[in-house]
Amino acid sequence: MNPKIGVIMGSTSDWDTMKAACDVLDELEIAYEKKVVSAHRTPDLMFQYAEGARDLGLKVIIAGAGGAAHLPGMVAAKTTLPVIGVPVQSKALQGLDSLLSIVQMPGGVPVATVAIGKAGATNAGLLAAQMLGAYEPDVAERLEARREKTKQAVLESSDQL
Ligand SMILES: Nc1c(C(=O)O)ncn1[C@@H]1O[C@H](COP(=O)(O)O)[C@@H](O)[C@H]1O
Repeated sequence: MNPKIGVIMGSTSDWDTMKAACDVLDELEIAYEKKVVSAHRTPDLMFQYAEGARDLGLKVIIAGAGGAAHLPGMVAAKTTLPVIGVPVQSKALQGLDSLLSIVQMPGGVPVATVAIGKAGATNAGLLAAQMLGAYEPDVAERLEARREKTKQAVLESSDQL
């Protein structure tokens, strides 16, 4: 199956976080590809990736980075595909640096920014799936089923309180 979602990250050290996005895509049976691409360390590859993403058949890009997290914004600058930014928790500033670097985009070049860390990465996977689900009914159905499971788990936990 051709990948529909591109999951990219600035370093392999981001994988522990970004795996949460991939886990959701696996669960929802959505084809994706994952790669390390860095605006700072591999700028030419980053341009090439962003410019070629649509022709590859990708519909959404999830980009995670930590610290001076320029990757999501720079990718968004080079494609009109939706880009979801995941702020990876940094050691020095606990991810506040990553969050602000990703969320404070100038007008005209949006990045849909999720929360810091693994919970944010999980939501990034879900948001990407919901974007696909807007026009792919089978994906929408799997998302509905997941929501139902979450609801049941909350109701059960309440009963056990
Ligand atoms: N923020 C960026 C970018 C980028 O934005 O292009 N490239 C790498 N990095 C980040 O540097 C951190 C430390 O990376 P290393 O662990 O490889 O030193 C990672 O969180 C990565 O996302």
